[in-house]
Amino acid sequence: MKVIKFGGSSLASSTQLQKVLSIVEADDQRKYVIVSAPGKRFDGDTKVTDLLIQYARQTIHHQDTTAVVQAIIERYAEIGHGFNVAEDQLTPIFETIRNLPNQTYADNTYLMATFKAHGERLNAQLVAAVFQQSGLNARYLDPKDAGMVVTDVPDDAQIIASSYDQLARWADTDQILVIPGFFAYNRNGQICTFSRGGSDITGAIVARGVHADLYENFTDVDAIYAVNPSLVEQPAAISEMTFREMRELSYAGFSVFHDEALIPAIQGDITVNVKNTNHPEAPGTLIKSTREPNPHYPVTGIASSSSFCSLYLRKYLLNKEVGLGRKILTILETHHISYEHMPSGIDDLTIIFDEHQLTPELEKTLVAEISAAIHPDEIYFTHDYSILMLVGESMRNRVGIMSRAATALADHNIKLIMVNQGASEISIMFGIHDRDADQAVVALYDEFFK
Ligand SMILES: Nc1ncnc2c1ncn2[C@@H]1O[C@H](COP(=O)(O)OP(=O)(O)O)[C@@H](O)[C@H]1O
Ligand SMILES: N[C@@H](CC(=O)OP(=O)(O)O)C(=O)O
Repeated sequence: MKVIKFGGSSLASSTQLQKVLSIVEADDQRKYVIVSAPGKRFDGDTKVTDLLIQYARQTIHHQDTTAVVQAIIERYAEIGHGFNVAEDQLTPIFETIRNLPNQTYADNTYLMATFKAHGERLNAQLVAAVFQQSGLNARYLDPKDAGMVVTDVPDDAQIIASSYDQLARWADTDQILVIPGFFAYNRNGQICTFSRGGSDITGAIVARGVHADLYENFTDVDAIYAVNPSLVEQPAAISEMTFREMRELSYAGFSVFHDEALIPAIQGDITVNVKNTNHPEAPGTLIKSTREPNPHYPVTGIASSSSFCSLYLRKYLLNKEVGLGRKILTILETHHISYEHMPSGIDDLTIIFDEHQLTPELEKTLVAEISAAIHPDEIYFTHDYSILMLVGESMRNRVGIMSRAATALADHNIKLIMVNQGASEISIMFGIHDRDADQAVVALYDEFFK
């Protein structure tokens, strides 16, 4: 049995949904179909999830929502009318959209989560209706009925492990189950979403739960490429990569597959096949536990992400001060802040954060509290911070990779703020300025792939 997930680009219009239908019809092993909300139809278009976020904000601020409601309804109407779905099946979808503000929410974070989740929820209902009327034995399955329970974090939930036993009850289904991605319910029955792009996570959770033979993840590219294809024309396609390689690359910007989606796949040892809805005959990329080393290419992929910021701290004899790390980490914990990395020198320490967690006020508070606790000689936040990753299982046994990478970056006058090698055997991490990020990826690509 296969779990098959279609991203927003694959479900953006009735034309795209026709391709999805053909893909599901082509293989009777494709029993669990995870769907995203309708995505962008063209460059500059707006995803339904982003329209719903706008709708939620306008609702919270008591603004006029007529235009955004109309825009959301039109997206579902185009898909429904494209398949001649009966009006009595479309009307409840439109009514649900209109009535979202009339439900009761514990607070605005749950309101936002519920609005966002309806992109997927209503699309899965519509896709199930289209499948049924096309003659498939299909039905909608809500995450609640599937048994998916998540932690109580409205916009960044994590699956609770007992969900896997509940999901196992759906193994060996005769029907095609159309399941919305991106959200599930907390223990109180409230909707919580995964982080953005989180339908990939739902697919991986379902695949692990039902012990799928394969998790097919359909998107709009023929393969995962060695670098983001918007930076290099026709980059090398990766035919096979390991879970660890993909996890490190998606963490650092390979948005094609969510980094958190790798965890259920690793735990269930489910091979992931990233494929193209517009070109389903292309083999795509396999992500699995092991792969054959490629002696010609020690590097598998290169990625960069600018969603980081850093807190720099200097204090003489920092290395001798007992309890300093604990004091800083306690302050972060008090404010529910996690950190990504913490490279240190003799008298210096840099703490790298996901910058989405911070606000200007929170930064001021952290600087004030850390200053009061450890009296640094210097302390400041920097937002001009990107992480650049060079990833490859075959780097493990090779000498000279670091020197080639550093030389390639130096040749392009790219300043290294931080280097982290050794923590992971299969990657080298560089801290660089945001403005250098794209050029750095291209420089490393030219060095290792041309
Ligand atoms: N290394 C990469 N290989 C392939 N695609 C990448 C890579 N890095 C970023 N992408 C981007 O990821 C996009 C697909 O992911 P996403 O937009 O989330 O699709 P979907 O809507 O199908 O979920 C591609 O169109 C491409 O622009
Ligand atoms: N629709 C959600 C979840 C998702 O996974 O979407 P997509 O498959 O289009 O990346 C989002 O935009 O975040």
